[in-house]
Amino acid sequence: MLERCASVNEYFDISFKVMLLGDSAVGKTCVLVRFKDGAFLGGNFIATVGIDFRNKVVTVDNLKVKLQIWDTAGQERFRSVTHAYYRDAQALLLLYDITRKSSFDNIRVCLLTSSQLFSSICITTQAWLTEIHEYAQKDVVIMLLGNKSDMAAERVIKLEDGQKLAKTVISKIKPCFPVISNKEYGVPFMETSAKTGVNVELAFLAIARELKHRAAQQPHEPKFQIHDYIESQKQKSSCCGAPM
Ligand SMILES: Nc1nc2c(ncn2[C@@H]2O[C@H](COP(=O)(O)OP(=O)(O)OP(=O)(O)O)[C@@H](O)[C@H]2O)c(=O)[nH]1
Repeated sequence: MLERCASVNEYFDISFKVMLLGDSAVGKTCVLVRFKDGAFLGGNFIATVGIDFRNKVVTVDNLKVKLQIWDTAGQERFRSVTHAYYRDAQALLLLYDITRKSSFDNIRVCLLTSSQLFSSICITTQAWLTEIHEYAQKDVVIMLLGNKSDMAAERVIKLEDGQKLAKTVISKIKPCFPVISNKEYGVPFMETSAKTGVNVELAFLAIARELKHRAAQQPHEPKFQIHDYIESQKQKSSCCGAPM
């Protein structure tokens, strides 16, 4: 049974915590501001200190869904602060910057054996997926986003590389992440641009739908297919002339 609640000034039926993760300067704050306010924070880059959050209420199937979105600092020195927040998050948006290879490499979980770990760079770069495995809930919803898709001339990570990486991440976190070709097991992926707004709203709406279906699934309802939802929404906007 869902109860209608009021946050500061907006009513909602159900509320979820979502966390933005990824290296410093991949665009986490900008993606959040684009979704919340429809604006782009250009100009001088000001790194997030610790953690911050914003709320946004969206409507999913006539239900008001409040997303409490936590924007974490990507800088290594704030990791211990952000670890404490993973436990309460129901969804994680994991970002890299398509123009910066290190931000992509730092997503990957280390596939080395424990004896190799001691000499491995994975131990020093702290792959984001390793952190998620360690601190997040086991059934957390994960989505991978390649941000700054507007910067085509500076692109170093191909769309297909992002798609491939997303297929290697199984949504139920396990100690090791085998490469899986079946799309059912990969996490959803898309490229976004906080600057132009491409796919930003879609990413958050897909997460809101997935979480709402998990929490309020009717017995007769078919399971929500987040991959299919994203593909159908992308096709809708491309057929209506919006840039992908
Ligand atoms: N061209 C372009 N620039 C972007 C985009 N998103 C963010 N930026 C720029 O990238 C820089 C970093 O953006 P932030 O959103 O502050 O990065 P962050 O991931 O929150 O960084 P931390 O707070 O240090 O973790 C800023 O100069 C933004 O203007 C985008 O989609 N396209």
